Amino acid sequence: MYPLKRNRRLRTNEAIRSLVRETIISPNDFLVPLFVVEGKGVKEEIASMPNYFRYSLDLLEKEVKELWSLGLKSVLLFVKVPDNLKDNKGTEAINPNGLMQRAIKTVRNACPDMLVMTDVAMDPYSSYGHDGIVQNGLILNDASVDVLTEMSLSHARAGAHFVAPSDMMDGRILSIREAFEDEGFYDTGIVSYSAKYASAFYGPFRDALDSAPVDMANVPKDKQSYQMDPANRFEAIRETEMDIDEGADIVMIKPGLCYLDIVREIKNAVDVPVAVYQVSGEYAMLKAAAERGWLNHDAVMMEQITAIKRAGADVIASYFAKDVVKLLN
Ligand SMILES: NCC(=O)CCC(=O)O
Ligand SMILES: [Mg+2]
Repeated sequence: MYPLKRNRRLRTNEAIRSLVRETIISPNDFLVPLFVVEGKGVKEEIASMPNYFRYSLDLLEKEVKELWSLGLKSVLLFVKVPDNLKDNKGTEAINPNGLMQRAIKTVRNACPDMLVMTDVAMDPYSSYGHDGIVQNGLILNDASVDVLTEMSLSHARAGAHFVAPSDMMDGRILSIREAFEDEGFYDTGIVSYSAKYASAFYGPFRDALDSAPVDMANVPKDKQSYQMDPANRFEAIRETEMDIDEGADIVMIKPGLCYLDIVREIKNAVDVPVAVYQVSGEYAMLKAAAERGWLNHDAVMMEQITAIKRAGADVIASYFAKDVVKLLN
């Protein structure tokens, strides 16, 4: 006659709902991506990422102090490199006095307990906008790994706690780990972008850093020869297990929302922390819809972050980190 079980009993009021809630969001979940530019007093809004900015080093200092005061304790640094410093080999990436190297020191000095992670990738430094050296229309793997390894060492020397190679070249985790051990950087960790898909959701990010592949003869037009095919699932597990074997401390899946099935599978398959990058296009979509009054910004933001964590993310890299934490407070 009556339902045997009344599941609604556990949803009666906020007290019982919060008592049985399975997924709780806290500032500890987040890794905050930060974009850095040359100059002084610069805080430029990124056109396709409303309310997200590029900072010069002086204002970066202010920003990280604010993040720290909000309980956000980890940052992931990206730099926008002037065109005249770009080439095919990422030469500027290993300049010990380059913008990234100075940014690392700036954050370490401004906020000594902040965890500093760095993007290791050639695209912001590449005149062709690729994550590897271009030769005859192809992306060279091993020569690019050599550059990424030098770049990682340079970040470690500048004081990075973790490097985050986001390039998807084969074998780079082992190469970086070995170089760190050889130079005595035993405690410098690696967050590997293990399953990074060739996604169209990265568009706004490429505006932020001016790092999109250029349209030129003999330069690949997209990143499909190194980033993963969105159609593939088993390959993500294989990529991730290989990176763990090579020495990755944390593995990352990217983008977020469209790939939460992959996040859950990887979470079930591995025993290291799993990070998810909720990327620029995911941020831009919600900002745009909210600006038009089509979606409730804060409610959708929390639903998305909760879904990412529920899927298995131990760490969430998100442009919403500050918005979320302010809302929680
Ligand atoms: N290597 C970092 C990224 O590619 C970020 C992409 C995004 O936020 O769209
Ligand atoms: Mg790989």
